[in-house]
Amino acid sequence: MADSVGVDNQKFCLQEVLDTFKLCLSENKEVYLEHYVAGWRGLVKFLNSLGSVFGFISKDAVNKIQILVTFLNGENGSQYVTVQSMVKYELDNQLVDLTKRGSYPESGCRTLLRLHRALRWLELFLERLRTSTEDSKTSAMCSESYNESLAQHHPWAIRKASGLAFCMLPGRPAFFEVMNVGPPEQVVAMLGEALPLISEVYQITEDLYAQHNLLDLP
Ligand SMILES: CCCCCCCCCCCCC/C=C/[C@@H](O)[C@H](COP(=O)(O)O)NC(=O)CCCCCCCCCCCCCCC
Repeated sequence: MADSVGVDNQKFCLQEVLDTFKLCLSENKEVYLEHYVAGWRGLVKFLNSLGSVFGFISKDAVNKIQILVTFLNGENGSQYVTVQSMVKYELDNQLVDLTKRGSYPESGCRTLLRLHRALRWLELFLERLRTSTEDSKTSAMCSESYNESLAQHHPWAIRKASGLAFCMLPGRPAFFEVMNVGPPEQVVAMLGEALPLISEVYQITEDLYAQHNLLDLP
């Protein structure tokens, strides 16, 4: 039936999500917040399709995405076009809690930092997926990537809950299937294309935050 074909055609495809990160960089290498947030939205959709055990993770990501979208659509939205302009605006106007949580517990800067750290996890995880073999375990790749990145910023209870959730990840073949990119060789090729872009977005943000001493925002 034409209808069901139409629905099938719109099946979630990870390639489109990773492509969003291509749109993130402006000509002079600034990071567009709108596309950054759109990239995360797509990733969360993917995560949701893996099952409800990941709900506590996607809930937090959605919450952070929402905070940033509210800034983007708010009266000072024009200051939030790029991550660079957001950092400048919030710092110039003392809108960031720099050492301990106070009047601005949900600044754009600290909210984006949480997603930025998660982007490092994504980079490590996708690189492991890309170089994995048929019998590699997604749960192991995921937890190794997590331990090298996000875990260092998470308290024990969250590390524990995350570890339990990772055990519920589908195996590599099923995981590749959900990505809906095509046969494994195609997944590997797609990851090879997407990763340099994700790394670049990550590195530009990392350098910007380091330059302004923002890497430890509470
Ligand atoms: C595919 C498996 C997905 C595993 C996801 C790995 C990341 C694990 C993150 C666990 C977060 C637990 C929830 C709570 C976290 C917050 O406490 C904590 C700190 O925030 P706070 O300072 O406001 O308290 N939040 C965060 O660190 C931000 C976490 C954002 C996680 C976004 C994860 C999206 C995952 C998308 C998966 C896409 C996979 C694509 C692979 C082909």
